[in-house]
Amino acid sequence: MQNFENTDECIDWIEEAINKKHIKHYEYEHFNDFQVIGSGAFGKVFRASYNKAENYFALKSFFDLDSVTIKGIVREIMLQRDVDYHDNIIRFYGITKFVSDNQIYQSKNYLLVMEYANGGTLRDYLKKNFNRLTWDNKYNLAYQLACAVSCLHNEKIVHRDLVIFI
Ligand SMILES: Nc1ncnc2c1ncn2[C@@H]1O[C@H](COP(=O)(O)OP(=O)(O)OP(=O)(O)O)[C@@H](O)[C@H]1O
Repeated sequence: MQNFENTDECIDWIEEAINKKHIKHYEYEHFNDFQVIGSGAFGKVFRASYNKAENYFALKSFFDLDSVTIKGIVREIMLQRDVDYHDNIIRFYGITKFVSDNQIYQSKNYLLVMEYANGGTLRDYLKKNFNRLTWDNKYNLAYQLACAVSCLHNEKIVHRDLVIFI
């Protein structure tokens, strides 16, 4: 995987990918109906719709565009693109960006536009439904999980922090 020395190189990489249309850019202003659905180490995750369409996207935001975060964003985009063909892995659709004005300076930030998993986490699903599941259902869930991990390993990716949505 490409290694970047500094923040500007990462931003240039993202901007070039957008300009050359290697990554789809979504207009931030066209998203509406925002709702927070989760929070990770790097930022909040929102559910939102685009251009008033009925389906939702998950928007992964970042608290701060510091050098660690921006490298993390580029890394995540590269990894997502490598595995974007697999049915058991959340789709990466593109990126959106916004510029916030706080009178003293302008700051830019990016959000990843992802498939929205409307079933919640596997952990929550199992909590609610475990007693109703047949062995076939359980086997199916385990099989899909193993297929997703196997896809990562085929692409030489080690997840290290598995969180599963269904
Ligand atoms: N595509 C998605 N669809 C639905 N909910 C999501 C999606 N992505 C993330 N979430 C929700 O947002 C939470 C945070 O996700 P995120 O990917 O930022 O962090 P994480 O991988 O769970 O944690 P960390 O950033 O600490 O590694 C998840 O636990 C989940 O509840």
